Amino acid sequence: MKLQTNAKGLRGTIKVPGDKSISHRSIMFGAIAHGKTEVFDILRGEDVISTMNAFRAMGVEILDEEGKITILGKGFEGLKAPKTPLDMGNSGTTTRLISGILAGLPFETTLFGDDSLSKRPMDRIAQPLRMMGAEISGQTKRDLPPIQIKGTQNLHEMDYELPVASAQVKSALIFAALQTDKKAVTRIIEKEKTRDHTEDMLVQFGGEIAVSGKNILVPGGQRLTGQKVVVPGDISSAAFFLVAGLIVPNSEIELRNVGINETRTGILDVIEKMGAQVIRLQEDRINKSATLVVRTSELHGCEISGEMIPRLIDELPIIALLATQAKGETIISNAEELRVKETDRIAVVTELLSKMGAEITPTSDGMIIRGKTPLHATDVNTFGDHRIGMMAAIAALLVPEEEMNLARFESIWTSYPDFFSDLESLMP
Ligand SMILES: O=C(O)C1=C[C@@H](OP(=O)(O)O)[C@@H](O)[C@H](O)C1
Ligand SMILES: C=C(OP(=O)(O)O)C(=O)O
Repeated sequence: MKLQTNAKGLRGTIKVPGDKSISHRSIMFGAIAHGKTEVFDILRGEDVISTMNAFRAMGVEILDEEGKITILGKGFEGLKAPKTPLDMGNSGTTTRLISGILAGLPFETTLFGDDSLSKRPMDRIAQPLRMMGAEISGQTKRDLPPIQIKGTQNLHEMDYELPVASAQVKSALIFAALQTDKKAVTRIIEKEKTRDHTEDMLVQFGGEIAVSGKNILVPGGQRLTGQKVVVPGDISSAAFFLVAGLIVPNSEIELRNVGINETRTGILDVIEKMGAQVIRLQEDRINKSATLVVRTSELHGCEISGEMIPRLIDELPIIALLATQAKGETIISNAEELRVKETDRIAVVTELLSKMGAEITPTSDGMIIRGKTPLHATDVNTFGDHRIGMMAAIAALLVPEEEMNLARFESIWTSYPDFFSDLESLMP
């Protein structure tokens, strides 16, 4: 596809699509709860559709109307063995979270996905779920998909310290812990604090969980009740337009309905550290959302590491582009998790931005970027990774040439089906 280049100023307002993490979880909680769950503003991206289809294949009734989906949950016990293997598509979140649910169900299921998913390690969930009593087998030592999960109704509690900072692993273990015995309590200790949408939603569905810093206690034998969920916009999708607004000359962009849960707002902290401002309007504390406004700004490099990383992990490709337009050095470290996302995002970001003229050096756990550098057009590829594709489309806005093409652009539909029409709406 031909990308828009040489942008002269982006102006306007975008309503950001629903948060992907919250959308997945709303379907899962709706399916394991009893009664009706109504979800408003859910993301209709391919990853979330993979989650919906998986639960439909397990006998859950999910009605899809304009603006709302309704899930008729019958509890964990209402989930039936699917007749065929479940297709997880490109979605790591679907695969890992559903595994925690399947671990406690009395049947065997196979999970498989696309080429990218088939390279993503599932040992991080397989090992602790085996410790709780499930039988799981995957490919190679890293339990790559396809994986087989044979659940048990005798899951037992455990104390588990996460070896990686991962909300997906934490969430899988919370779903498994809910299915242990009534008197059991599972203790999960996080390596770093990660997104806490599962914990929030568990409480919303009438469940019990005790969180104290990185320590989490989950009692077993819980019964959840269907709820009404309003999904805020995805800050990880908003990130592309936050960056566009900061680096394209003469821009001012307003992003409505952006989720600002503290565990997700690392990118806002980075923008401030780089010397620019994100204005927050109409903050809604219950729904944890706000309208964000950015304008073209002078930026300087900064350091991004430690506890901040899980709070912006999916934004690092677009933050790397931002850093190419900031004066001085930006050092990203402790982000080795980028190597096991939809692509090896350290390798792919470095390759793509270097080809466009950026000064960027990969390290084992991050990148060092020196700015500010002009970028030039070159044909690029998403490598099947939505976030790489959207980053490339924003980078193209800065190049002076007329022609720049993006191959495999369809991968963007996994998290942001309206990305190009939203971008178009900001053009003069
Ligand atoms: O729990 C979630 O919804 C997610 C957690 C993160 O993955 P990890 O748990 O692997 O860090 C993130 O990268 C992913 O896009 C969504
Ligand atoms: C890593 C991501 O998603 P997942 O792990 O669900 O594939 C992402 O959306 O950037």
